Amino acid sequence: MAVKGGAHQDYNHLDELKKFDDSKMGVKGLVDSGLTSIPRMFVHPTETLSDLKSVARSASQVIPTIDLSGVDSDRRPAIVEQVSHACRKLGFFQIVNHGLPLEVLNRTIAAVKAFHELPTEVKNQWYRRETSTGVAFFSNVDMYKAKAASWRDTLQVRLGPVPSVVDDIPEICRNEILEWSRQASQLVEILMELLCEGLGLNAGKLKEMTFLESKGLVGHYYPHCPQPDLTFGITSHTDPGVLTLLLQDQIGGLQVKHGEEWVEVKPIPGALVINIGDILQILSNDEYKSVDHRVLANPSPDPRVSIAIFFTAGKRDGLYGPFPELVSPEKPALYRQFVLNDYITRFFTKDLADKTLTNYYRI
Ligand SMILES: COc1cc(/C=C/C(=O)SCCNC(=O)CCNC(=O)[C@H](O)C(C)(C)COP(=O)(O)OP(=O)(O)OC[C@H]2O[C@@H](n3cnc4c(N)ncnc43)[C@H](O)[C@@H]2OP(=O)(O)O)ccc1O
Ligand SMILES: O=C(O)CCC(=O)C(=O)O
Ligand SMILES: [Fe+2]
Repeated sequence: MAVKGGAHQDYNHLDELKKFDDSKMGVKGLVDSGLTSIPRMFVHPTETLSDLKSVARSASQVIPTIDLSGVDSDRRPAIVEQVSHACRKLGFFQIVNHGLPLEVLNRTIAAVKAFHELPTEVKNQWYRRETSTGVAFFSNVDMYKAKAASWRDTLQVRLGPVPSVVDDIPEICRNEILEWSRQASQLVEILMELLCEGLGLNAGKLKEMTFLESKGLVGHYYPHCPQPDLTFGITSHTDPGVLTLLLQDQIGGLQVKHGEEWVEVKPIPGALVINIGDILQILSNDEYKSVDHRVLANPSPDPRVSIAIFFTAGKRDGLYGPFPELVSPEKPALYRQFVLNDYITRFFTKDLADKTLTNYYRI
């Protein structure tokens, strides 16, 4: 087998990946074993690592924080304007005063953290790469396709359109995940309205297209990394869905690409992060942007936990493309139409860091 990424002929990347995968211990298990340097399979190519330092210094380059209080009052047009501006320029924003209580946020983070901190011999019953039950614990969704693995573990739970069987969700975080899904979906219904209004569309358009029903949750765990300059928590990627709602703890490390620089998404107690995915960039005919983001490997002694819910397109055999309302002789359709099934297959056969699916469907 070809040696990947380096000089030593005795290193077999695929063997290392398989050994790690078969151990079912995840990155957390490696850290618990007391290692002080990261295994070779996690070391990223020099050219990717050289970009680690290009972080924005300018205070003006910040991800906006939008206050949602009064969203049903005469403040709504101003909120729509801020949301629309953020989606067009940066593809990311944070929200505060969104109505979800801080205790619920904290409880959800604590429950997902508790899952990841179960003993390996308990947790490994959920370790799998096939997702037929809708619940899977694994390390690195793209591990066998990526140039190098990254320093995180993930618990994945399908929430719709056909949700996971409730009893398959680990009991230690079951109620919290289900409650989070319920509350987050109510909030995302409002956000989808604001996003539609920001495009000049009917407020109910995204909901009518069932984009609220198809959703998957990932609970990421980023343990302390002894050599954070050699790897990532998640490599640069865009999210493939419609939009992502992200709950992060206070450790930090999420960065968004803005021009040639990386801008930090600073944790704010009680805030939630929203970003546009590739499908909404396509539907909006490039009015809204799905942008590259990444997570640095965690240098802190404490683990970082984040929980994303990906809202995605509803019908697997449905045809998707730019909204006709956003296509005109002055601005023709920038993408060809695609069947969602084809799109999903393409997503899972690529490395996360590969160019986004928007490039594939662009005319
Ligand atoms: C294309 O599906 C997606 C993906 C995403 C976002 C992905 C990312 O941003 S990657 C960054 C880090 N993320 C992770 O580490 C977790 C990755 N997990 C996922 O992307 C999951 O698909 C999910 C978003 C949590 C669940 O998505 P959902 O659309 O609900 O998927 P299902 O209905 O369960 O499955 C659809 C189809 O995809 C196959 N599949 C699902 N998960 C995986 C996986 N981890 N590896 C390989 N294949 C997977 C699944 O088997 C289904 O195919 P069938 O042929 O069996 O029907 C955001 C939105 C998306 O839609
Ligand atoms: O952990 C984070 O802050 C971001 C996770 C992410 O980008 C993803 O799951 O797609
Ligand atoms: Fe992402």
